[in-house]
Amino acid sequence: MSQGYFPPVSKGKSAARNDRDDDSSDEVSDAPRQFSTPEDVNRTGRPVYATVGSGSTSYHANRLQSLLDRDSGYGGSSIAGDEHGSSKLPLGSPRTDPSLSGDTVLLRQATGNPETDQRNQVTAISQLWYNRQRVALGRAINRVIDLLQGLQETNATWPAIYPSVQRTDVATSERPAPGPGLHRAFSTVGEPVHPPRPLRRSMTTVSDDGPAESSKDAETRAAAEDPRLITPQIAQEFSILKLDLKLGALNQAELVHSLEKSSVASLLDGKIRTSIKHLTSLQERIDDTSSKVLITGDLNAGKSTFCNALLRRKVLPEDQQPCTSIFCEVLDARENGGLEEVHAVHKDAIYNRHDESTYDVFPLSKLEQIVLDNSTYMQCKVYVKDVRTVDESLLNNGVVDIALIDAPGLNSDTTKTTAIFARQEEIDVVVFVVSAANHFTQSAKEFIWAAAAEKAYIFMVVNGFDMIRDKERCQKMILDQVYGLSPRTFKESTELVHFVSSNAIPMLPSPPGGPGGGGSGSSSGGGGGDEPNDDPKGKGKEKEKIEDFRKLEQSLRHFVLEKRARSKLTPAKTYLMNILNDLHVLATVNLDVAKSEIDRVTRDLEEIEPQLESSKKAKSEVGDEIDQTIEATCKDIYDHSRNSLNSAIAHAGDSTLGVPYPGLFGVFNFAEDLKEAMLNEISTAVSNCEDHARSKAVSGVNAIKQLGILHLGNEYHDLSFRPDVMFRRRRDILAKEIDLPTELMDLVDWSTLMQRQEKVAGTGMALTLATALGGRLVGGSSWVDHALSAAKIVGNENLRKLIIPAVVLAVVSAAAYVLQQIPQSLPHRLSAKLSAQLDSMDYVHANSTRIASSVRKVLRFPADNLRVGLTRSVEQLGSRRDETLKTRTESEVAFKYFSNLVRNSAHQRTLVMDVDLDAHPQASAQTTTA
Ligand SMILES: Nc1nc2c(ncn2[C@@H]2O[C@H](COP(=O)(O)OP(=O)(O)OP(=O)(O)O)[C@@H](O)[C@H]2O)c(=O)[nH]1
Repeated sequence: MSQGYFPPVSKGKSAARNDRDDDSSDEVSDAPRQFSTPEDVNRTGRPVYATVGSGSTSYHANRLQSLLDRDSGYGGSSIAGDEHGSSKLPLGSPRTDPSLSGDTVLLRQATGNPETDQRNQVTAISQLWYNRQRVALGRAINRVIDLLQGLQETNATWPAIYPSVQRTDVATSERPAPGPGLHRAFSTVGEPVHPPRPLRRSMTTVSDDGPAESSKDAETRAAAEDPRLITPQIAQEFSILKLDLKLGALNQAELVHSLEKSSVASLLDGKIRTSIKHLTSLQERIDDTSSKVLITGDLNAGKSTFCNALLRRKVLPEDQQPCTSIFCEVLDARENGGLEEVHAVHKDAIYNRHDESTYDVFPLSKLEQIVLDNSTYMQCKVYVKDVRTVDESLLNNGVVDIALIDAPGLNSDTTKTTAIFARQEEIDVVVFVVSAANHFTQSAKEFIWAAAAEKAYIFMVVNGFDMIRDKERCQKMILDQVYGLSPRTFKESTELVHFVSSNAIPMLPSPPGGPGGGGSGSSSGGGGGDEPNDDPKGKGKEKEKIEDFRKLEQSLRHFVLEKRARSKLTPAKTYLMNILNDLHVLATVNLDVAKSEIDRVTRDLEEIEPQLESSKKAKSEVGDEIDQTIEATCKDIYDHSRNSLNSAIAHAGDSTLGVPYPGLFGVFNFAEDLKEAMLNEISTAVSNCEDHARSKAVSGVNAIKQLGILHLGNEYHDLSFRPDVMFRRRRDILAKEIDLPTELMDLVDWSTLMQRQEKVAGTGMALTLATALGGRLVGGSSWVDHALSAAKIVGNENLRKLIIPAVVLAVVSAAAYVLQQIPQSLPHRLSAKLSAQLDSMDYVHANSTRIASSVRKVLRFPADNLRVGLTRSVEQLGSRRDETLKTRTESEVAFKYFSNLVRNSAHQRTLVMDVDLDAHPQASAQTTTA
C-alpha cells in the first residue's frame, strides 16, 4: 500500500498546506460552529456545506462548494430532462412516478414464489405507508409556506417583534449542543467535535422547556427593559429564524437591541425568504424518487471492493494502494439510454448528460485511469447495466432509483470534501466502510461525528473481517467505538453495523462488453456464482462470508428503501417542526406584544380623547373670555383716566399750588410759575393714570397666564412681561403744546369779584363805583345812568363837591382791592384758559385712549400666545389621537393575525408530529416475524 499514490499535485499541495492545517485546526477549536447551521443557507437557497477535519482541502472544498452552488446537487443534473427529474415540476404538482404508486406495487403480478410474493406485498404496504407520510408532509410544507408568506406580509406592515436575549453568552452556553437527533434539519455539522448529546425534543413549546416565564411576566419585565426583549428561554427556542448577528464586539442581544425595529424586520424577512426556499427544495426532495448512497471510509478500507460486491460486478478499480481520487457515481445504464460508459465531468463544469461539453465519454475499461487522476476530473458518472434481478438489485428494484457513490478514501486532504458531499440533501444514506484491522482513524471519527449530526443514522461496514483472527474481540472493540461515535447507530447495530469481507463475494457474468466479472468469480476468487451452494467445494467459511454479506444487503435495502422515510422524510419533518416551533414562538411573543400594544393605546385613547375635547372647548371659550377681559380692562382704564384727568384739570385753579406771590411787580412771573405748576399737576395726574393702567395690565397679564396654566398646564409657555417698560417713552408733551400768554385782564377775576361784592360792604361800594365808572368808561350801564339823572335833580354844584372825592376814594379802594385779589383770581383765570385750551386739543380723550391702547397692546401678547398654545394643543392632541387610533387598528389586525398564527402553527405542529416516521409497517412486520 503506497501512501504516495495520491497524485503528486495533491501531495505537494498537502505538504504546502501543512502550515495552514495547523491554522485550520485552531480555527476548529476556536470556532465550534465553523459548520453551517440552518441559518447558513445561502442566498441561492442552497445550504452552505460543512467541513470536517483539519480543513486543509479548502481548495477542493471550495471548488466543490461553488460547483454545488450551481448544480442542483451531485448528480442532480445527471437526470436533467429525464422523466425522473423533479426540479422541473411546479411546486405542488402531483407526482407521476409509477414506481412510487402504491397501486402499481400492489398490482404487481404474483411471481409464484411465495417468499418473493410476500416480500413484494410487504414492499407494497411499505410504499403505501411511505406515500401517505410523504403526502402529509408535502401538505404541511405547503401550509407552512403559506404561513411564512403571511408572516412576511404582516412583517412588512407591522414589523414583527423579534425576541432577543440580554445574556446571550449565558444562553449560548446553556444551550445543549445539538446531537444527531431530530433537533435540527440542517444544523450542527459544525458543532465542536465531541460525542453527540442525547436526543432533544425538536418541538418544545415555550413552557415545555425549562422555567419559561409566563407571557405576563415576560411582558412586565420586557416592558421594564425594552418591548423587544423577551426571556432568554424563548429566544433559545429559535433554530431557523434565529438571527445570526455578528458584528464587532457586540453580541446578538446587544445588536438586536441596538437595531432599529425596521432593520430587525428586514433581517427576519430575509430569514423567512430563505426558509421558504428551503421548504420548496425539501418539497422537491421528498417528491424525488432517486436515492443516493455515499460510500466513504478510510483509505484502502475496501470501499470500491464493497461497491463492486453490491453490484456483483467488478466495475470500480480495486487496488492495494489508494486509488480512488475522485467521486464515482454508479448509475443504472438505463438512465443513459442503456449505454454502459463513463462520463468524466470536467473540473468546474456542471454535469449535464445532454451537454457533452461538460464531460468526456470513456468506456468502462478506462475507469481505472480516470479515477487515478484527480487533476483533470473531479467526479465521474459510471453507467452500468444491472446484472441482478429486480428483487436483488440495489441500483434499481422497481421502487426507487439508487445511485452508489464511491468516494475517495478519507485523509486529511479529503475529509472536508467528502463531508461536504455527505451533507448534500440528495445523499440519503452514508455507508461508512471501516477496515476491521485498522478500526476508526481520526479522520474517520471526525467525519462520523459531523455526518451523524446531519444524517442521524450511518450504515457501518466493517470490511476485511476475514483477516481478523479474534473476531469477537474485534466486534466488541468496533461496537464500543461506534457507541462513542453515534449512539443511535449503535442502538440499531444489528441492522446498521455489519462485519463482512467484500472481496469474498462472487461476481456475476458481466453483460457483453462490460469490464470485470465475466463469470470469473470475485476479485479474490471467493466463489463462482451468486448462490453459495453453487460452490462445489462449499467451504464453510466462504459460505458464512457470503451469508454475512447477504444480511448486510438486506439491511442496506431496508435502510435505503424501506427506511428511506427516515432519510428522505425526516429532514423535512425535522425542519417543519423547527420552523413551526419558531413560528409559534414568534407568534406567541408578538401576540403578547400586540395585546399589550392594544391595551396601551386604549389607555392612551382614554386619556387623549377627554383631553382633546376639553382642549377644543377651552380653545373657543378661552378665546372669548380673553377678549372680554381685555375689553373690560381697557374700558376701565379709559374711564378711570378720563375722570382723573378731567378732575385734575378742573381743580387746577383751586389754589396757587404752592407758588408764592411775589407782589404786584412780579405778577407776570407769578402767572408763569402758576401755569407751570398747573401743567405739572395735570402731568402728575397723567402719570397716576399710567400707574393705574400698569397695575391693571399686570393683573390682566396674570389672569391670562392663569388661564394658560389652567388649560395648557406644562405646555403653556409663559412670556416674560416687564411692566416697568410700559409708558417709558414720555408722551406728555403738554408743556410744549400749551401756549397760554398772560394778559392784564387775567389779573382780575371778574366773576369772583362779583360774587364777593355783596359780602363786603365797603368793598361793594367801591366796586360799584368802580364798576359804574368802569361801565361808563366802557359804554355805561342803565342804573348808572339813573343815578346820574338823580344827581342832576339834587343839583350839580353840590353833587360835584360830594362825588369827586367819593369817586376818587372808590377808585383807589377798588384798585387796592383788585390788586390784593390777584393771588386768588389769577389761578382761576389761568385754569379756565388752560381748561379751554385742553378742551380744544381733546387732551383728556387723547390721553385716556393712549393709555388704554397701550394696555390693550400689552395684553394682546399673552392673549395671542395663549390662543396659539391652545390651537397647537388641539392640533397635537388631534394628531396624537389619530396616531393612536392608527396604532390600535394595526395592533388589532396584528393581534388577530398572530392569534391565528399561534393556533395554526400549533395545529400544523400537531399534524406534523403525527407523521410518525418510526412506525414503519415494515418494522412491525419484522417484529411480528421475529
Ligand atoms: N482481505 C481482504 N481484502 C480486501 C477486502 N476488501 C478489499 N480488500 C482489499 O483491499 C485493497 C483495497 O481495496 P479497495 O476497494 O481499493 O479500497 P478502497 O477503500 O476503495 O481504496 P481507496 O478508494 O483508494 O481509498 C484491495 O487490494 C482489496 O483487494 C476484504 O474484505 N478482505
